[in-house]
Amino acid sequence: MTTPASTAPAVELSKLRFAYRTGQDVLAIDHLSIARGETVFLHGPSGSGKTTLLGLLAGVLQATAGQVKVLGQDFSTMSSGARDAFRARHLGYVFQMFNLIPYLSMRENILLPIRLEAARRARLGGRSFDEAVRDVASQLDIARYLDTPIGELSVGQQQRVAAARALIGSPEVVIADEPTSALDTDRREQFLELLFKSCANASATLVFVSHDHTLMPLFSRIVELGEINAAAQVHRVNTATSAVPTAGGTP
Ligand SMILES: Nc1ncnc2c1ncn2[C@@H]1O[C@H](COP(=O)(O)OP(=O)(O)OP(=O)(O)O)[C@@H](O)[C@H]1O
Repeated sequence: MTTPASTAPAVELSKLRFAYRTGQDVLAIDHLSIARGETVFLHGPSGSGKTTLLGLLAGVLQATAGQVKVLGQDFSTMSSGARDAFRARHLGYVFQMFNLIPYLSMRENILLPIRLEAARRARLGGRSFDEAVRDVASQLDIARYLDTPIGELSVGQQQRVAAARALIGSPEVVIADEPTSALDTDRREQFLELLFKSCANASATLVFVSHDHTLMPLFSRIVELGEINAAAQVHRVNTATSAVPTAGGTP
């Protein structure tokens, strides 16, 4: 596995096209660069391709054409196994489907990334596994359920387990798809505070999808996916733009 170049942008898309079915592009982004440490709010109408884009950034989906580079690694040149390994090492992600392992306890689910990846273990800063799990679980207010099987947790609790698993071992890029949708207001604020603090401490880049526009001011950058000039296109085309100045990178 190659080591990502530390100077490369967190994300670089170039002439990206993606179609689930041949000839029916759901994403067309000519260029998008996200610098290290940026916190990006990705929005757009339902069906505009936000979840699809996150899947491409996580290496779960592969571009139909063009380039997806994450931390300087070009996913188009990597096998799906290599992308899986890269994701485990460098990315934390909370998807709409939490992808938790139902027969494991909360503790074991949260521990997975650091059990699997030396690079994530190395970022625990000398804490034991138990200390690291307790820290992140306490901040998300789920520490008392650490030994509970996932199947016995509420949806909001499961969402916080998925977040804890994404953040443990301080990945360089955090990808979150509607991560607060099942949380009440207090828990949502707690969750966002932890998310932003974890990303800032690790100088991590955050790409966050939500329909909740009240969250926008928290982010250093807004990227919008939407239909442009639909009448002139054979298929729907989306564009990506920066609507606010960025904290640390090029818009
Ligand atoms: N697995 C799939 N197979 C075929 N088409 C799909 C698949 N997943 C999504 N699509 C289509 O791709 C387009 C983009 O979907 P996507 O889920 O990325 O949009 P979104 O912006 O995240 O939507 P929402 O805000 O409703 O979650 C939609 O037209 C959707 O119907």
